[in-house]
Amino acid sequence: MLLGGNETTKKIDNYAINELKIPSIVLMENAAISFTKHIGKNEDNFLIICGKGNNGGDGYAIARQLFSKEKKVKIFCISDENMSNNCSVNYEICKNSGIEIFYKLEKLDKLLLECDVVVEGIFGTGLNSEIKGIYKDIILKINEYSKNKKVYAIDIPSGINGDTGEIMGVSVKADVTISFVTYKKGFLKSDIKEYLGKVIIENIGLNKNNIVHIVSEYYLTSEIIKGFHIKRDENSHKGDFGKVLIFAGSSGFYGAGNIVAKSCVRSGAGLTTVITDKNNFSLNVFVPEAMSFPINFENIEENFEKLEKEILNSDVIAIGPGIGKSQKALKIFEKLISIEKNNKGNVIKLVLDADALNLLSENRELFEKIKSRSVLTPHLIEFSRLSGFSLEEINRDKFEIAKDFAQKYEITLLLKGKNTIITNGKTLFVNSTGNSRMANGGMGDCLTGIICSLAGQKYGLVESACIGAYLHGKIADKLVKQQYIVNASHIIENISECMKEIFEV
Ligand SMILES: NC(=O)C1=CN([C@@H]2O[C@H](COP(=O)(O)OP(=O)(O)OC[C@H]3O[C@@H](n4cnc5c(N)ncnc54)[C@H](OP(=O)(O)O)[C@@H]3O)[C@@H](O)[C@H]2O)[C@H](O)CC1
Ligand SMILES: [K+]
Repeated sequence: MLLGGNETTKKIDNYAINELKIPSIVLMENAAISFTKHIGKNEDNFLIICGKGNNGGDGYAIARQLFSKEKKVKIFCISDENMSNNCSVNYEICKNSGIEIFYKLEKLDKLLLECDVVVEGIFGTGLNSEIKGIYKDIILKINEYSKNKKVYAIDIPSGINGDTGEIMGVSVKADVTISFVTYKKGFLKSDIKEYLGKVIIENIGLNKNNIVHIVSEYYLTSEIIKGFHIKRDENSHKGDFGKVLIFAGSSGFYGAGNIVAKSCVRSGAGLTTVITDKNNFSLNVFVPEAMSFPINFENIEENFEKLEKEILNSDVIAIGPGIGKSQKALKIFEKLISIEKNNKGNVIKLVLDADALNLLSENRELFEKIKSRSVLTPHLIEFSRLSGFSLEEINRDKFEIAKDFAQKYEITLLLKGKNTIITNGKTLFVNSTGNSRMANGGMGDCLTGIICSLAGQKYGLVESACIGAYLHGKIADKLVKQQYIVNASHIIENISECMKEIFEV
């Protein structure tokens, strides 16, 4: 699903009108037809409330569409002065068609009381300042009377800023928001769900390929994820699904390594090997499918000759969870990223998380070694250390800072948080799955395991990160329907079933 703000919407509009030569009134008609498709068969007795811009124009066009289907329709016109051209055209048609139009605010209470469904087209992407006066009164009245009615918002609930999600003084609380072409960036704001209701994105008659050059940001949906799927060849063997080497866990933190390994195995990697202390026996018990590469931490260099062979035999290396920030951990990290290509001559992909990111922040010359082949998966604090931006700065301008960072260091960034972002500096995806019940230790390790596994199965870095984030959150969203808290172990046991669902069902 395309993701866009008010400016993107205007660009798409202009392109459709000026380059594709679609008259703007046709776009409005298409928007109205698409919108009306979602009106329930049994819904009747509509009040359409229209402003004077194109959002109001959509309202008049929707009124006509419903009227043509023999629905009972009344219109409340907020202003018949200074209407946009297309608003004026549709207003005139409504008038000429005999649809009842009301103008006086004193009438609004009765109209709201008597109708069963409200469709509001007061403001959309053109809202440009705080709402006051008569507009505020009307919006408050809609909310007051809407308790037993269904409220549809056209494009954006009037009062929500399409770019930021900020409530501009007051806003309509919709049951359903039917928005056009793009999922608005403002909808990502977490505390406006009660204003948006159910969100549906509709087409206005444009083929996605015609406008894709205008948009570089996407809201990750199941369709996008399905589009990334690489079918498993029936004649393949385990070597085709990736040899993944994992450096995770250390004394006191062996669980981290075990979780990464188990997630990796469950997500379908061909062969999984974990570099771990020679005294750690928990791996074999927790993940019998994984192999261990024992390391003598007393004398790091002693292991390097064998380790080099292991690196050359790998397709992907995941580094970070639970390794600590010791000099020994740094030395192994440096060794693991020192070889760019494996025995087959393929670039060895890297997935870097947790302490690998902290070590990277403190040893910035290592960025050179990881470029063009890495996914970095920081949470906000780790990203703040990596990028040098404060949390406030990141939160204010997350998309741009994330893109610039990915571009500068030539990496794929997966920035965790509410609305996890994945970007390679050019394209940006915002994850649509996940919930607060999964905010507990081990979750990040589990995500790392899924991503490195997918990278081993020949998915690109961006695709691995997108599928990983989506799958991880999707499993948690399903589990919270029957349980209160979701832990990494719960996710791990559901990976395979959910992969089948998102790829094959
Ligand atoms: N490509 C598409 O997605 C299409 C979208 N369509 C619809 O068009 C609207 C956007 O229409 P636009 O005319 O640009 O803007 P609005 O209708 O949202 O609002 C503009 C009018 O509102 C006035 N305004 C703005 N803020 C305030 C305020 N705080 N208080 C009072 N009035 C305000 C503004 O007046 P100005 O004097 O400030 O200019 C305008 O009169 C989009 O959301 C879709 O619904 C098309 O139908 C098809 C293509
Ligand atoms: K609206």
